[in-house]
Amino acid sequence: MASKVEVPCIKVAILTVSDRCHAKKAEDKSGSKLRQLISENIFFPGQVVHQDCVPDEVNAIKEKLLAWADSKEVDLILTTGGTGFSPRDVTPEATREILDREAPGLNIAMVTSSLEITPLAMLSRPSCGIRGGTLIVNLPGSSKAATECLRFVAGALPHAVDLLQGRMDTVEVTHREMQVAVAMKEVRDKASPLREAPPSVTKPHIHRSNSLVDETQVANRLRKSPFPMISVAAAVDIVLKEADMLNTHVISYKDALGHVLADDVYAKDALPPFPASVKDGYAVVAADGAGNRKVLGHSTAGSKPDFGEVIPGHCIRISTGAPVPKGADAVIEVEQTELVKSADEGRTELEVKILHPPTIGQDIRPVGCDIKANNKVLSAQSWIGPSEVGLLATIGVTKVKVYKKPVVAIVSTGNELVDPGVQLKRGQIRDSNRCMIESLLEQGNFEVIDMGIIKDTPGSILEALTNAMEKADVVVTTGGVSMGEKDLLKQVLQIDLRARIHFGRVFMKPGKPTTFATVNTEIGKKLFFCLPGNPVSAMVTCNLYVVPALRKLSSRLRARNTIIKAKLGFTIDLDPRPEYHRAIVSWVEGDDLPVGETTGVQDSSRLLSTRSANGLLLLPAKTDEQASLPAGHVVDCMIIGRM
Ligand SMILES: Nc1nc2c(c(=O)[nH]1)N[C@H]1C(S)=C(S)[C@@H](COP(=O)(O)OP(=O)(O)OC[C@H]3O[C@@H](n4cnc5c(N)ncnc54)[C@H](O)[C@@H]3O)O[C@H]1N2
Ligand code: MOO
Ligand SMILES: [Mg+2]
Repeated sequence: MASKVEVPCIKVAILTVSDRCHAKKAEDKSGSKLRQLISENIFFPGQVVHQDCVPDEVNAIKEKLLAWADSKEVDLILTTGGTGFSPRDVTPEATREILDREAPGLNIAMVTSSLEITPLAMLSRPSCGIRGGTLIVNLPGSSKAATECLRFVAGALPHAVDLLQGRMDTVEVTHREMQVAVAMKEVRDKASPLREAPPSVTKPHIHRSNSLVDETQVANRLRKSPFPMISVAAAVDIVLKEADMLNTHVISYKDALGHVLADDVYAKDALPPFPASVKDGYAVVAADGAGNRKVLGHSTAGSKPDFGEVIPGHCIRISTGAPVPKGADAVIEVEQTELVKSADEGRTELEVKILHPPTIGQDIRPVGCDIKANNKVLSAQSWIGPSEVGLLATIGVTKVKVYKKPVVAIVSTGNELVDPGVQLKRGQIRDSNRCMIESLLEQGNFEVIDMGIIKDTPGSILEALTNAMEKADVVVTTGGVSMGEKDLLKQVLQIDLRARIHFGRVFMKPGKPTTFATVNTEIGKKLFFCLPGNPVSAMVTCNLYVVPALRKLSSRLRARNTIIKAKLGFTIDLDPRPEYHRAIVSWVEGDDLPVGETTGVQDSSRLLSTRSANGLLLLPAKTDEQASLPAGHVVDCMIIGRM
C-alpha cells in the first residue's frame, strides 16, 4: 500500500559536475548539501531519486542528464558546478545541448538575486530548461551559492513541475493563489504609514488595530497553504539561528537564578577562611598520642575563643565548623574520648582521655581547602541554578553580570475562548493554552506576560501583537494559523507587521501549522511563535521550538532539547507525519533503557494525552516498508519533564 503523503513530492536527481570531486580529490559538499535540503523538505516536499558526480566533460554531463531525463522517473535535475568562467566550466553548454526548451527566467532569477549578495554573481552562467517532462536547473558549484540559488527559485519549482507533468488541478489552485497573493501585495503596498518606515524596520506603535487584512474574501481565500512544509530539524535550526543572544546587565545574586553568567566569577577570600574543625570533639596536639589531656577551654562556631594556644598535654573542646586554635594540629571526635575529671557539677570539663592516637591534620579543614582565595568559582556562560546562587553568597559576590533573559508575551486567539472561571455559553470553550504555556515557561525560569484572550479579527490581532511586541522580546500566540477563514495570524504578520515568516508549516504531528516569524522593530528584533490552537499541538510545539529559542536568547550553552533512547512500551501504527507521541518514560529495574508508555489516544485536542507525560517519543513517518513499530522497538525520546 502506498504511503499517504499530503503534498506531491518532487522526484529530484542531483548531479555534481567537478573534476576534483569525481577524482575523489575533494569532498562533494554541494551534492551532499543539496541532498540534505531536498530530503528534509527545506524548500518543497522532495525526494532524491538519483545522485551522481561526473567530471567537467560535456559528454559525461550530457550522458547523465539524458539518462535521468529520459527515464521519466525524474521531475527535476539539479546540477551543481561548472557554471563559471574557467576553461573547464562547461555545464551550461552540455545542458543546452540536450534541452528541448530553455527557461531563461530561472537563470535571470538566480543571477539577479545573487547579485544582491555579491557582484561576482554576474560571472555565473546557468542554463536552465526542459527536456521532456523534466526540469533541469544549473546551480553554482559552492555549497553556499548552490543553496542560495536554489532558494531563489525554489518557490516556483513545484508549480513548474506541476505544469510539466500536466497536473492541471494543482496548477489551477496555484494560479488562484497567485491572484490572491498579488492582491494582498497590492493592499500591502498601498499601506502608506508602513511605506514611511524603512522596509525592514517596523515601528511598533504606528498602526495598531488599523489592519489592512481583508477578512471578507472568504470565497477567494487560499485553498492550499502557500507555506512549504519543512522538517522539524530544519525548523529548529531556523529558530535557533534567528534567536540572538540578548545584552548583559548587572543584577543582585538573589535575582540571578536561571540567568547565564556573562563574566567569570572569582573568590575574594578563602573558604574556610580559618582552619576549621570537621567534628565535634577536642583540638589536640597530635604528637601527644593517646591518653589524658587537660581541657583549656572551648571553641564553638561563631563564638570568641576563651583560650590561648594549645600546648602539649592539653586540648580544647571544639565544635564542627569552629576555628582550630593555634598549637592544635588534630581534632578527635567526642566519641573517641572519655571524661576523666569535671567540676561545677558537670559545668566544667577539666580532663579527658583520648582513646586512640590522632594523626596530624585529622578532622581539620585547612584554610582554602574548599575554595582558594582568588580562584575562579564560576565561569562565564555557566547557568545559575540554586547551587550557583549559594556559591555566589559564600564568596560574597552580591552583584553579577548576566545575560538578559527574554520577556515572553502570551496571547490566546479565538472567538470561542473564555477564561476558565466563566460559565460556558453555547459554542464557548475554556482557554487552556495560555495558562499551560505560561506555566511551562515559568517552570523554565522565563519571564512571561499574560496578554489575555483576543478575538479572531485582524484589528484585534494586530493590536494585541503590537502591544505584545512593545512589551516583550518574544510573542507566543496560539490558534488562528491554519486554513480557516478566521485563521488570520499569518496575514496580519505578513501584511501589517511586515514580518518575515520563516516557516508556516512543519512536517510533524501534532503541530503542522506552527508558524515562526521575526519582525525588525526600532526596539530590536521580535520573535513570533504562532502555535496551533489545538492544546496538545500548542504544548508540543512550545516544547519543541519556543523553549530552545528562549534558552538561546538567554545565552544558555545547550539550547537544544535533550534526546535519549527509549523502548516503546506498546505497539503503534505510524502516522503519515513524524509523530511526537506523548509518553510516560521511566526506568524499569533490570532493563538497559528507559521504557516509554503511551498516554493513550493522541488526538491534538485531547489534552489528557499530555497528562504526566515527561517524554515525546519521536516516531518516524509511515512508509511503504514500515507501517507500525512493535513494543520494545528503540526510538529517540525528547525529555520534556522530570524523569
Ligand atoms: N483545512 C485544514 N484544516 C486544518 C488543517 C489543515 O491543514 N487544513 N490543520 C489542522 C491542524 S493540524 C491543526 S493543529 C489545527 C490548527 O488550527 P489553528 O492553529 O488555526 O487553531 P484554531 O483553528 O484557532 O483552533 C483549533 C482548535 O483548538 C481550539 N483552541 C484554540 N485555542 C485554544 C485555547 N486557547 N485553549 C483551548 N483550546 C483552544 C479551538 O477551539 C479549535 O478546536 O487546524 C486543523 N485544521
Ligand atoms: O498538527 Mo495538528 O497539530 O495535528 O493537530
Ligand atoms: Mg484554525
